[in-house]
Amino acid sequence: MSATRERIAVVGAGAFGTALAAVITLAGKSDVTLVGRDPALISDLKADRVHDAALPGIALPDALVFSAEPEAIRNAEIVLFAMPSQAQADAARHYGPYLAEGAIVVTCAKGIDRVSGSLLTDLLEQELPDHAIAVLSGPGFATDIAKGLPTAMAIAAADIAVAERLAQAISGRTFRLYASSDRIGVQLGGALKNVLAIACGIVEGRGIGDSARAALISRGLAEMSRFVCAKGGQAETVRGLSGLGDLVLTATSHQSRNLRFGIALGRGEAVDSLHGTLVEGALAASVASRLAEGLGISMPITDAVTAIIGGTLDIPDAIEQLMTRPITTE
Ligand SMILES: NC(=O)C1=CN([C@@H]2O[C@H](COP(=O)(O)OP(=O)(O)OC[C@H]3O[C@@H](n4cnc5c(N)ncnc54)[C@H](OP(=O)(O)O)[C@@H]3O)[C@@H](O)[C@H]2O)C=CC1
Ligand SMILES: O=C(CO)COP(=O)(O)O
Repeated sequence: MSATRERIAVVGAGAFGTALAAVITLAGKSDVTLVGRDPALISDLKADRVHDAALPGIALPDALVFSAEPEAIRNAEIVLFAMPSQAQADAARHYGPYLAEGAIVVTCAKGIDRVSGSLLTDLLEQELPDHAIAVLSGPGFATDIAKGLPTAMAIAAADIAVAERLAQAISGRTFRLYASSDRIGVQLGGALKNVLAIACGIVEGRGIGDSARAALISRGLAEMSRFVCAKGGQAETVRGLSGLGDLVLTATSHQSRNLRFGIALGRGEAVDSLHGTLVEGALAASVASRLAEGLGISMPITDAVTAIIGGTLDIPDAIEQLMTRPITTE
């Protein structure tokens, strides 16, 4: 006997939302609708089944439904929010009234809300108190996912049974989710690795060497662990897909916008040189530094990225500061 089909809506027709909608459709277990806010884009997607701007040349599955109407999420049991982190609150307010009773909302963004300093799951819980809120995060570029290359990520909900149901519904032959109950660890891995990827980009753009990159990855992971544990998450999660896995991917692959942004900084190019591309780490750095200060934990790499982006520290001084901190144990 086959399991009941889930109805899934993915809101946010950018690179990640479109890739997720495509791969979940291809898994064949659910009826999937991709909901975008730009009617012209949605009409092009219906006509061409290719997202030229976000995923050029990748054919989207025939069974994937597109809609520009918020009404389209009404029947969905699972709703993925795939817009940037700073748009999650707005999206909750806009789409919230259309959610079905009992619908689970999954944030797919990697960031921290800059206005409130809240974790995205806390923010969504506040905006949508009648819905279970989950988070999907981990190593995977939208293009790789949409092309059907093997990818694994984590999905976390407060109730592990909910996370397991989501992992079953969303996983397929090329996209594999691991269930977790550590929403804090999973989402902070995604938010903080972007800041560390910028640091690695600076090292690359400045030509400081691969040894420095390895040091940043490993000391960055220590920062991430301190922050996650101080916020109530688990160190074990940091060592998993959403922490170490995503940090290694983003800190080493030129597909990463955060790494490319850091490279541009390291080369002394203008910080707007990515022409409006989303760089979540540039938004998360200062809020992470602020929160870390409040928590009384040390985040020297994150602080250095914050100061470099803010124009209060130049790169040679940042390196000097990081290298001359008091000698300590690992
Ligand atoms: N790209 C990737 O490889 C991955 C991305 N992510 C994460 O996913 C999130 C989105 O990234 P990505 O898809 O790459 O970004 P894109 O810039 O490609 O797309 C963002 C999309 O969100 C839409 N959007 C913005 N604000 C709202 C809103 N208020 N309501 C509804 N839709 C909105 C945008 O619409 P419009 O064009 O109309 O502005 C756009 O379609 C980020 O947090 C990112 O870190 C996670 C894993 C992989
Ligand atoms: O999070 C990502 C891959 O896991 C995408 O990284 P960028 O946002 O740096 O492109």
